[in-house]
Amino acid sequence: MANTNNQTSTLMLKSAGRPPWYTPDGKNTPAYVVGIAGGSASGKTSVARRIVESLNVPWVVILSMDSFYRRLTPEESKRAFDNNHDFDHPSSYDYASALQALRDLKQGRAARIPQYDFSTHSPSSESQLVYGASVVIFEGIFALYDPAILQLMDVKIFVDTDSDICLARRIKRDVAERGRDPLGVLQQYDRFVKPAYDGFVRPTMNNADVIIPRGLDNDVAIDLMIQHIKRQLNELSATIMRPVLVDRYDSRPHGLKDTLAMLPQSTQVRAMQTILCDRGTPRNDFIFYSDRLSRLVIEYGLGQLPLEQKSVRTPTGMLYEGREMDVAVTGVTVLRAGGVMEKALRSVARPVHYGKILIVGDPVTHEPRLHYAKLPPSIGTHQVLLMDPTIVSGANAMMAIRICLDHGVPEHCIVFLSLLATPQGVQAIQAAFPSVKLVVALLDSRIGKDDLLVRSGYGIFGDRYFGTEC
Ligand SMILES: Nc1ncnc2c1ncn2[C@@H]1O[C@H](COP(=O)(O)OP(=O)(O)O)[C@@H](O)[C@H]1O
Ligand SMILES: Nc1ccn([C@@H]2O[C@H](COP(=O)(O)O)[C@@H](O)[C@H]2O)c(=O)n1
Repeated sequence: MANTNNQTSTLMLKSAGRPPWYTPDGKNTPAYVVGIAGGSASGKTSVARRIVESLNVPWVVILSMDSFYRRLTPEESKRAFDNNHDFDHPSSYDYASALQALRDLKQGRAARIPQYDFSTHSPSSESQLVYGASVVIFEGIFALYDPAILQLMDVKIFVDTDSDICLARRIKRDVAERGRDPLGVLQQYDRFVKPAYDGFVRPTMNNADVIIPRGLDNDVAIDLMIQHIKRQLNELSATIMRPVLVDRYDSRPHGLKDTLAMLPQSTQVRAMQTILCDRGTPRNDFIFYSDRLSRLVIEYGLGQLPLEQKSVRTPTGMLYEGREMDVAVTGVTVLRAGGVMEKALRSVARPVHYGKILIVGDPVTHEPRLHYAKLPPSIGTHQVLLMDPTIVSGANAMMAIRICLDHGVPEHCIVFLSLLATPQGVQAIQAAFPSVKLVVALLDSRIGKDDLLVRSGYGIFGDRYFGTEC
């Protein structure tokens, strides 16, 4: 998780990608939304950061209301540079954009968040794509003001700090971080900040569930809040994540829907699978047959893509009524093992665009964490081949699919290609994403309860292929 902001722009913590918390019937569970309001420099951001640190989970987003300041007219902008613009009136914010961003994040979708530059009093030219999170903290002086935004919140906090302390902190912070001079801060405070706090901000305390007097200094209140949020997250994890990983062990292949296409089980395919499943297979052979099987799966996957009619003139002068693939295709590999299949895609298809997603499972909980995603900007108009050699619980695959959807790819334009899958994982994916097509070479339902490896499978595919076995 990285704080990507410079001193004068708005704070944003990036989510490491939301774990695919889908119910067994495929419904997405909403993120837990915390609202934190309070006066300027009362400690809202500091309390939000303390909560994030204590939760110690990677999928928390802090969304600052500063990102949603309205763009000023040239006249307003001139006044702002003379400390004569009222940034503390409720009308200073674009609540509709804030609401949309919060709605998207609450539903587990990504949101594009504008960045605000305090030194120019305007949104900067950059914006940030923030992936869905399990906890979203929305903080700002008017965080508890807009009725529609309040409706999205699971818990509402008001930080109540003495106004003299707030003023002293604000002078220090605005000079050090926001490019202001002390006299200007005082003028703005007397003219706008204090009256707006009394008239508009303080009354929103009535909308709060919890009031934290003294902000960050109030360890007891903050700890109680953190315990409360942790309990909510644990309940989610216990009731939703576990059934996908554990309780579906006895699922049967006949429960699978026809968005799954099995690679035809020819004798050659069976022979290749036998070599890959054999623990005694030397690495060179493992690489050779993985590459060969990958090419077959890719060819079969390409066969799922739409084709247009095309007539060509043959060398003998006859008309041949054929087909052509008239769509852009992006191959997205789920690293590291998916790289094996990219090699196969490069060898059978062109021209193709490429993207990469790095997801690493937590060693204890096996929950996936997104570390990196690099996809072509135009991917939303492409057919996408998502590639990962193994699907076990389906959690990594669901996160990878979610990222593609977040980048604008329609669900029906995604084909997920895999060499080995469990019916449990396939079912979980099908329940959450009914229009995603899957192409798989081998199905096996026996999963090791501790290591989450498919029993008759290939072992840790990447380790065997890249020679990184211990
Ligand atoms: N309890 C505290 N003790 C000392 N300094 C604090 C405390 N809480 C916040 N600050 C400092 O005060 C300034 C404003 O705090 P911040 O959390 O950014 O407030 P807000 O988000 O409400 O504007 C920051 O420089 C922060 O480091
Ligand atoms: N261009 C701007 C925009 C806003 N402000 C002040 O920021 C305060 C809100 O931010 P906090 O982190 O303190 O909650 C608000 O009181 C505005 O006066 C500004 O000075 N310049």
